[in-house]
Amino acid sequence: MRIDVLTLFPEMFEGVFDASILGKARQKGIVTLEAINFREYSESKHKTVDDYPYGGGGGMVLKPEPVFSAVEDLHAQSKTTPRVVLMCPQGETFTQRKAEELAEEEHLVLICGHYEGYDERIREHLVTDELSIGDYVLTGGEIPAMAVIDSIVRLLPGVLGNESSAVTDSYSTGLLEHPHYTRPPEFRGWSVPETLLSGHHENIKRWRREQSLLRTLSRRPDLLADAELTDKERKWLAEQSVTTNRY
Ligand SMILES: C[S@@+](CC[C@H](N)C(=O)[O-])C[C@H]1O[C@@H](n2cnc3c(N)ncnc32)[C@H](O)[C@@H]1O
Repeated sequence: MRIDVLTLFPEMFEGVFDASILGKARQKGIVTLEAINFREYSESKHKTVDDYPYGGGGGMVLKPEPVFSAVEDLHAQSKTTPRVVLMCPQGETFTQRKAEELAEEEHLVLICGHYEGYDERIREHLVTDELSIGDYVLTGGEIPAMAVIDSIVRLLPGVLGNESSAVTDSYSTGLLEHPHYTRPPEFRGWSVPETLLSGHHENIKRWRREQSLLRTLSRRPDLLADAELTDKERKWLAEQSVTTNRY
């Protein structure tokens, strides 16, 4: 897979692209990650990329020409037609389902806005998707792009050492994941649940499923409507009085 990010601040991606799981995925050749400064595509003498908004008001607006030229250049280099994703607080809210969908693509181009935003013609005529990472506004699309890239790359085959961990993660199953414990079995008087120490695989599996259902019921009951549950599980959930606190 190839992911190109169009940004005015490519240096922000240096550590992120080289560290941890993303760094390893690049080294293994599973993904090619490039941060491209679209200022290089400006044809003006001073490499200008923004201008005052028509109609007045504060803030600067990214001009269409450099962004269009950069995307068209990437189109020309690509063997496939890339999905062109605009990072945008007004876009579709990014979810695990969207990460799974985008992980199927061969080539993604992510555009990071900055300042007041971008010329509307970029949104109307250049992009295939608009993604928001939540209902809040950041100074630029770089941090949202990092979150989107990280969540996509970890889904690519061969990236996570333990393939099953992405499959059982929260949201992948439609539920929140069960709690985890490690050694020591007792810490400051707080014990690891007996079932996890029992070595009884069936009981552990059942305990984890129940915990996952209870967590989802107490923290994100909205997810249960679309989760794949058996009739027995739905009945069991209906019987539970939820005592778990929200965070
Ligand atoms: C300061 S914001 C512009 C906000 C814009 N004036 C508005 O009200 O919708 C600058 C850029 O940061 C990025 N950005 C900010 N918040 C975001 C979010 N929640 N999700 C995705 N991108 C975001 C976008 O690329 C946006 O163009």
